[in-house]
Amino acid sequence: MNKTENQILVIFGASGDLTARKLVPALFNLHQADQLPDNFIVLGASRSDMTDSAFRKKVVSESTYLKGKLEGLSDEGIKNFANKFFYEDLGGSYDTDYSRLRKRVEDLKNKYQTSGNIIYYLSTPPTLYETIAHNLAEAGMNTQNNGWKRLIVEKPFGYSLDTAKQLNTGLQKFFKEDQIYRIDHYLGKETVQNLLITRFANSIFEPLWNRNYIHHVEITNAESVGVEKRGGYYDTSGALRDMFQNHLLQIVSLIVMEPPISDAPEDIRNEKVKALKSLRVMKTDKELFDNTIRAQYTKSVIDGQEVKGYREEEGVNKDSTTETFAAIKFFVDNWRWKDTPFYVRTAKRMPTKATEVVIHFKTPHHQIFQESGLDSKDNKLVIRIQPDEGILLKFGVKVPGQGFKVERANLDFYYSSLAETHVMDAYERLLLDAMQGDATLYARADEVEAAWEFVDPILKYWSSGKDVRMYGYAAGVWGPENSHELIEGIGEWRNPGPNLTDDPGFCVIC
Ligand SMILES: NC(=O)C1=CN([C@@H]2O[C@H](COP(=O)(O)OP(=O)(O)OC[C@H]3O[C@@H](n4cnc5c(N)ncnc54)[C@H](OP(=O)(O)O)[C@@H]3O)[C@@H](O)[C@H]2O)C=CC1
Ligand SMILES: O=C1O[C@H](COP(=O)(O)O)[C@@H](O)[C@H](O)[C@H]1O
Repeated sequence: MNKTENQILVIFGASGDLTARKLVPALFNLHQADQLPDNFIVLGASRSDMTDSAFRKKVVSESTYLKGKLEGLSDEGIKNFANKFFYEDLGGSYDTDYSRLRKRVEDLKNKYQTSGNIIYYLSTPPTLYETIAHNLAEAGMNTQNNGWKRLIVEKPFGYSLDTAKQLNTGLQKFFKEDQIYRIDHYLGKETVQNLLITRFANSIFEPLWNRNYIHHVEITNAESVGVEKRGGYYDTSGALRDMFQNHLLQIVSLIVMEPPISDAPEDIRNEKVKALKSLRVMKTDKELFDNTIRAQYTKSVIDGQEVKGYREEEGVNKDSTTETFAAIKFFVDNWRWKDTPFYVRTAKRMPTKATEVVIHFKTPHHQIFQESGLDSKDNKLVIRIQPDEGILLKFGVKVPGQGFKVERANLDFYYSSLAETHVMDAYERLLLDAMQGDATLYARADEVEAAWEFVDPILKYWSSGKDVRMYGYAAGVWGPENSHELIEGIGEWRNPGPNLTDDPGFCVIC
């Protein structure tokens, strides 16, 4: 593990939602776990006019998560944390001369002996990323002659392949690639990282991890919430950009990749890029029609409460064609995965919140126990990303008694059973990694572009008007009925329950 050196964290857009909901709680946990460096401060930078003390008040009062935690702390303890926060307003615009900001950073550095190590966290609308990088460089704040400088960039990394490339080129004009940390909070999840351990630290799974033994791979990312207060943003994004291009393709890359030669960041990232480049890009309208499905949730009643349809949500266009459900079938063109179908779906307003990867194994090639009633659906490895994180292996066992009747059985592991271990929140883990200069769990430019190469044709096809299918599904069900068409002949979608071992349903309207 690298050492966490003294440093300053400068957050651009510090008056916003992400800072309050994710960054401050992550910093608080690191503070409580004594994992922040001895000399460490946070400098918020935004257009809003605020004093240090107003920012500190905001920091401790805005996060509902923090409130619960702060209740157990003395005033001294709260102050101890809050006093690490400072604020500098940028004079009304991010596109301005940063010499005042530079002076403030210098003063704080000298006063608090933080050294010249600085992380710049871009938590503003993405249209400002390049502007901020440019202005930091103009003010000489990107130079590394008196301490390292790192730039953390929030998603979305572009809106399409072209804009992602433009963003990468734009940022790389001012910061070297090894200074740029593109955050994808799914990579900060323990269960996502555990995909590497499951595959490469055990000898029992990897020999089976290929087309010879795996029938198909299924990933479900279900959220029970709708678009909440982010309708304006979501309507310009949609499920494919919001979840699939980044988080879910990151998971796919960890399932598909070849073993890296070591756990060094570049060895792992090189293999992930190769994996993403091997996804078969859909080219023809027929392929795109046959292998993609999109839908929007419509109004419904859930647990006796009326729930708005997507087009009625605040900030959403009344005629919106933005998808809140996306299901994609694809193949991976390489030696390991030839002809093995992958099914990935993501959606808002589903019956439960659950993300899981299901590896469906093939039926034994010679069926000896004809009357077992078991088939290809019965050997599965379920890797539960969240919630009730864990792993479930489903297999057949003999029913005691005469003959050879086979019954389904489970072997399970729950993260909650590691009671002694504090499972870090994703942002907590990722922030600490960036502070220590470990980019393993951050996305590299070519990785992001490879993901866009795959997604771009789907988005273009959907917006071309050639595929007029935009299904509806009542909020609170497992997506549109037609989504089974994608997986028909191969199996059925496995609809996860709130808990790992809940027996899932396979129907859509349930
Ligand atoms: N919130 C979340 O859960 C997630 C957010 N992200 C990404 O993180 C970044 C920040 O998100 P979030 O904090 O939610 O965003 P907010 O809309 O809350 O904006 C953050 C801050 O950016 C500043 N800002 C500058 N120009 C504008 C503008 N034109 N419109 C709105 N705000 C502006 C504002 O501060 P001021 O006016 O003081 O300058 C605002 O407080 C975005 O890129 C988002 O995509 C990624 C994943 C999840
Ligand atoms: O990045 C995003 O992720 C959240 C889901 O994150 P999770 O950790 O709760 O699974 C999603 O709600 C949001 O729309 C998206 O922007």
